[in-house]
Amino acid sequence: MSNNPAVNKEIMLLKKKLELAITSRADVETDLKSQSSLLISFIEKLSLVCKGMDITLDNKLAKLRLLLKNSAPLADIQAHIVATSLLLQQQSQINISNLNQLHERFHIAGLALQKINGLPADLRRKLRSLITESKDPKDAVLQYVPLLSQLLTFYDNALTAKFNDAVSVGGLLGQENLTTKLAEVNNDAELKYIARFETIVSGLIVSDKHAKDIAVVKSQLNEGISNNNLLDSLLTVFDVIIEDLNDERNTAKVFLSTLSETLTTVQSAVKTTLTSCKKAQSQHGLLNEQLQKQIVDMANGLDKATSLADIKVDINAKLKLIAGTLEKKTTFEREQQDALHGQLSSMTEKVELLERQSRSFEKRIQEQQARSLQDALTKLNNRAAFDEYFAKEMVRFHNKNFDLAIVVMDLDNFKRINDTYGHTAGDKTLQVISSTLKKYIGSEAFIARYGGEEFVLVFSGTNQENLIEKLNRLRLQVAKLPFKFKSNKVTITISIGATHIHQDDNVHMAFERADVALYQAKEKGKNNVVYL
Ligand SMILES: Nc1nc2c(ncn2[C@@H]2O[C@H](COP(=O)(O)OP(=O)(O)OP(=O)(O)O)[C@@H](O)[C@H]2O)c(=O)[nH]1
Repeated sequence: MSNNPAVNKEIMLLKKKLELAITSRADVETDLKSQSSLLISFIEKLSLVCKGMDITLDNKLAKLRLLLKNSAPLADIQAHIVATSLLLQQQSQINISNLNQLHERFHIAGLALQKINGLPADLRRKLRSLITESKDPKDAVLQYVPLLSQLLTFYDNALTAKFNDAVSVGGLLGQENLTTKLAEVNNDAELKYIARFETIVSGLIVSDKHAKDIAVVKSQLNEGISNNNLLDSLLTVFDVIIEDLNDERNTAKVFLSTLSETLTTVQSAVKTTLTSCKKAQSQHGLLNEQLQKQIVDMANGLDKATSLADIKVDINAKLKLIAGTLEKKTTFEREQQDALHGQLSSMTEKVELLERQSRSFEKRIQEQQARSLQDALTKLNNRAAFDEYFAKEMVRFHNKNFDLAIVVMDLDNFKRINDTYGHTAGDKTLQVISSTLKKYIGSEAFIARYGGEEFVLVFSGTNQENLIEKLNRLRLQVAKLPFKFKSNKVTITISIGATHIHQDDNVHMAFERADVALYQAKEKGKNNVVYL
C-alpha cells in the first residue's frame, strides 16, 4: 500500500474491478459449461434417435459429442455441425421416401386382409375404418406404430377366426382330422390361397347345368377343405369353366356359320335373280318383236288382200300365230314369277332362321349380363350391381336433392346357424331372408346381398320417420319367421344400420355411416335398428 491516499484509492478501485471481472468470467464459464452440456445432451438424444439409420451419421454425431466434451476450438465444432446437418438433411429425404413406402405397404396389407373371405363382420368393419383413417400419409414413422399394431391385431383376429372355424369342423370329424386341420391352419400361405380361391368361386358365374357343381365346391370350402380335396375342387372349377367356355364358343360358332351360310345363300339368290332377270328381259324383247312383226304382217296382209274371204283366212291364220306368241309370253312370265317366288321364299326362310338364332343369342347375352349382376344363391342383386346403382343414385342426388337413404343389414349370430345346423341350413336361411326382403320391401328399395350375411338397401324418396318405421316392421317380420332345423324351432334376427345421404357425402362416407349405425345396433344387443 502507498502512503498516497489518492494512489491507494485508485488501487482499491482497480482491485474491485479485477474481482468483478473474475466473477463475470466465472459466470460466463458456468454459462458456457451449462450450455455446452445442454448441447451435448441434445446431441446424445439426437444420436439415440438417429442410431442405426446411417453409420456415417452415427460416427459424425459421436465425434461432435467428443469435440464438445473436450471443449475443442469453436471453428472445429462449427465445421462438424455443418457436415452433420448436411447428413441429417440427406437422412430426412431417405426418411420421407421410407415413410411413403411404409404407407403404401400398410395399405396393401390392409386391402389384402379385406379381400379374405369369411372375416367376422365386426372385424371387417373395424378394418374398413382403419383403412379409411389411414388413407392420408403420416408425417412420422412413429405415427404408424399404433396403426401397424392395430393391423397386426386384425390379422391375428382373422387367423383366430379361421382357426376356430377349422377347429369346429375338426371337432365334428374327430381327433385325427383335427390334427390335420391344425397343421393346415398353421400354414399361412395355404390359408391365403384358400381365401383367394373362395373369393374367385363365390364371384364365378356359370351355366345352370354347372351351378350344382360349384355349389358343392363352395360348401366344401366353407366347411374347411383338405389339401387333396382342394386340388379336386380346383380341377372341378377348371373343368366347369372350360366346358362353359366351349359351350359358349360352340354357340357362337353355330350362330356365325348360320349367318355366313345365310348371307351366301342370299347373295347367290340375288345373283341368280339378276341373271335370270336379264335373260327374261331379252326373252321378253324377242317375244315382243315377234308380236310386233306378226301384227305388221297382219296389216300388210290386209293391204294386199283382194277379197273378204281371203282376208278372213289370212287374219285367222295370223291371229292364231299371235295367240300362240301371246300364250308363250304368258307362260314365260308365269314361269318367271314362280322362279322368283321360290327364290324369295327360300331367302325368307333363311332370314327367319337367322333372326330366330340372333334373338336367342341376344337373349343369352342378356341373361349372362343379368347373371353377372345377380347373387347366385339368393337371386338378389349382387355387390357389383349395388356399387353401380348406388353410384348412379349419388350422382342423381347431387344434381337434384331428394331423400336418399342407405341401409346396411346383417343377420345376428349367423355363424351359430352354420355351426349348429350346417352350411346348407345357413344357405337356406339366407334364401328365406332374401325372399322376405323382396316380399316386404319389394319395389320400395333397391335390395342387394353385399356379401356373406350382409345385405344393403337403397331407399329413394323415403324420409327418416317412414324409413325407421319400415325397417322396424321388417325387423319384426324377420324375427317372426318360423325357421325349423333338425326339428328345432329357431328364431333369426337382424340388426340394421341406416342413414340418409348428406350434401357433402361421398359414396364411401355414406356407407361408412350406415355401417357404424349397424355396428351400434349390434352393440345395443342385436335385433335393433339404429339411424345415424
Ligand atoms: N351358409 C352360408 N354361410 C355364410 C355365407 N357367407 C358367409 N357365411 C357365414 O356367415 C358367418 C358370419 O359370421 P360372423 O361374421 O361371425 O357373424 P355372426 O355370427 O352373424 O355374428 P354377428 O354379426 O356379430 O351377429 C360365418 O360363419 C360365415 O362362414 C354363405 O353364403 N352361406
